[in-house]
Amino acid sequence: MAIDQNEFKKEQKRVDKVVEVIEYKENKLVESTGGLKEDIIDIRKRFWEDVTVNVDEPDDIVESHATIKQQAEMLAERERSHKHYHKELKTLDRLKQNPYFGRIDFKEASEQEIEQVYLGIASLMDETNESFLIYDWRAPISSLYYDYTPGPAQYETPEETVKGNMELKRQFIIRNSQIKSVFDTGVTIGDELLQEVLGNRSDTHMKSIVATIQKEQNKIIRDDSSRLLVVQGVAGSGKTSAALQRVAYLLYRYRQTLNANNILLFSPNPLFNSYVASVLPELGEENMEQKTFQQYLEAELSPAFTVEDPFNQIEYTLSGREEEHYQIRMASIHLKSSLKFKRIMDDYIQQLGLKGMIFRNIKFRGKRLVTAQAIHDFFYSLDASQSITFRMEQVEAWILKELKKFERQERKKVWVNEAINLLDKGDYLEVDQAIEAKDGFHEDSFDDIEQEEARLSRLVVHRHFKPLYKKVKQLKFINIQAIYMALFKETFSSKPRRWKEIAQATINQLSQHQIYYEDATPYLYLKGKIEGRYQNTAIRHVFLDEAQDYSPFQIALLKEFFPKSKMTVLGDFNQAIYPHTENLTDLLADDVYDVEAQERIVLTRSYRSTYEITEFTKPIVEGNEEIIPFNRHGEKPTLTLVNDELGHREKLAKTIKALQEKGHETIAVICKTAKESDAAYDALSKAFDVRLVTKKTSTFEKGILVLPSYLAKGIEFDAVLIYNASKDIYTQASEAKLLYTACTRAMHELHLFSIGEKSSLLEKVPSELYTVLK
Ligand SMILES: Nc1ncnc2c1ncn2[C@@H]1O[C@H](COP(=O)(O)OP(=O)(O)OP(=O)(O)O)[C@@H](O)[C@H]1O
Repeated sequence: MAIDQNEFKKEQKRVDKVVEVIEYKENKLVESTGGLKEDIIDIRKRFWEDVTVNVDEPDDIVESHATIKQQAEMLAERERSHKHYHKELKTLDRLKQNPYFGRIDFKEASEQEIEQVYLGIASLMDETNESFLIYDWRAPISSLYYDYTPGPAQYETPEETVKGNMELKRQFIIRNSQIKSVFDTGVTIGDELLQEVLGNRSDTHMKSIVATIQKEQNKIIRDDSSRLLVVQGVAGSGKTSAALQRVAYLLYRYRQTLNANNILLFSPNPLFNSYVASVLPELGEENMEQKTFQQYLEAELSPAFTVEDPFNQIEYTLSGREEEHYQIRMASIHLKSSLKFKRIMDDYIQQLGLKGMIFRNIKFRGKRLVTAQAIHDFFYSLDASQSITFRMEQVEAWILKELKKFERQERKKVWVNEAINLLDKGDYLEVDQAIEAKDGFHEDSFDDIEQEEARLSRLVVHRHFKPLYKKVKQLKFINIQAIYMALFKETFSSKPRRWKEIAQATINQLSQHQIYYEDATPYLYLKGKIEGRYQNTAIRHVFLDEAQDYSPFQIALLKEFFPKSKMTVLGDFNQAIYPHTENLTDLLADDVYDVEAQERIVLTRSYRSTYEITEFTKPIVEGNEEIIPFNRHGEKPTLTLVNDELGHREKLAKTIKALQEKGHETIAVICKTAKESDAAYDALSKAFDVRLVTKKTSTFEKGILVLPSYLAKGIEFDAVLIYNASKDIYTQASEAKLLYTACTRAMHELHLFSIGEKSSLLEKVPSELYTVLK
């Protein structure tokens, strides 16, 4: 409901006043920090002038060290302040353009007065710092805006529940300090504003949704108590958006104890990283750490192994059907992704506590100093009731002690003398200084020369032993690879399907220092359980987007590796495109968390696509009946049937041109596989400026993109063209989710093409939901 002219003027006046305050604050900030930048430059410039470095005497060294430290601390402190002021200025600047987006008038039950609460991306106090002109959208009172319509309402503070009545709820669109529109709203966040936001062109960067967060999304964002928060949300329901605003919320709510480095988001592909990168900075927050699961695996397993990536795995799944070992590989993927395999692994690990651990010989200059057998015997001589990792610590200490003994013996060897002759002047100086420091200086004394020789040999031998100690401390004496491979030589009472063939294939692959994607997780799990050094306690919140693409074993691994972390798991079973995926409930079946510590939220409203596109995509996969399309209308999707390649190319070109003329800026030609993408790129690049997206692409740019379906995950485009939805391409029922995922990337227009007959997966879509073109 639009407001009257008088009221409008009043609101604009208030905006003007707020802008004045912002400018006043900006000026004050600039004044008080004016010299800060110059200060920093000056300190940096004169850093070495202001410290006196003197290394002549030990005392001088200590003093020099102290002055350098002092100077560095001063610089760091100034830089911190500078960063802080800079951030504050940036926030003020953002507020000046768009001070707030909402207002609620709230009368607390126990108060007489009605409080006007204006909501923006950050809070702002008046000149005297006494009252709030703008409340941060994350403040406790702000949740009223997202959760209620006018009438009785309440919100939670850390201390209590505040009850009262909401008298008014108003929305604003303010640009460049001018109110563009303002309306009072009865329904939760009014559809007008959403219509306006969603009707815009898509961008290469996701935007924040703070002005229009929906009630059910707000529940996800503000969940403070769950150890595990699971969100099953249909395509385009705002899972990623909610996750990112939740990060911003957590950073605000726990700002004293939590920072962006304590939060880790697992994202589906590198392109997605770039797509979501600007949401948090837009909200004045730093980005959390972001990784793909693959990057995580590689950090742990390379360089020992070349780790296959999931895109390679899926490409094989989709196009390797003709290959000889296809069925074995599929069985292997299913097995190794399952919790059943985790149980097999757990039994195996238990057994390793009693027998079967494999170690490496520790060699020095070609000679075995501690044999694998000796380590084995020592390990199993320890109390078997103690955990494996505890015993490994004792083994490590024992080996280090043994090596120390060998180190001492080694000093008398001939090679040491030879090595001493090769030492440089600095080494001699080091040894002399050490003798001096210990005994004082006796020039020409006989004893000194002997001492020097002894020290030199000690130095030489120690240097040679150092890398050995390092490896022992890294537990490299445990042969994890052999232990993992040995599992595949085991026989089981209830043998998994095709076990012998799977086992053979696994051993072959690992022997070449390559590890399949499906093996990386169980391998890392085993490594972690034996070495016990895998846990990351710095990370306090893990976000798992596109969680349906993780196997149950992968999720179990993450829980194990991030024991101190809360988890937010967001997914859509209908977009599960990997061969190993199961539904979210099964995924989390092996839960380590108490039921009370879990929250499950279901999102059924879809915001991304037009009503017509959502209605079209719904029937492609089963069980989609509950999806509620957002009431934003556009043209019906089209299906263009062509007879041959030439016709295909012509029609594609015509459609792309028409889309460009309409002003669509992100146009995606989505193919099933990378192989098909290459062909599409060849076909289109002569006529258009096209960009081929591969698994290595990490930036998202406007224009025409050609990409395989699995790399489009989590992203959206103005228009989507499905390159070839024919029965020859989408052949299997299992590929319905892939097609569904691809189609649901479209915001405004969706066009499918088919060379020859359309895929049977489209049979389920009623013909009145799309237009057939020939
Ligand atoms: N409350 C909201 N206000 C405005 N826009 C919203 C809101 N919720 C979602 N959207 C928009 O809907 C689109 C889809 O959101 P998002 O990508 O977060 O959904 P998703 O559930 O992660 O999708 P998918 O699983 O299909 O990748 C985005 O453009 C997002 O900005």
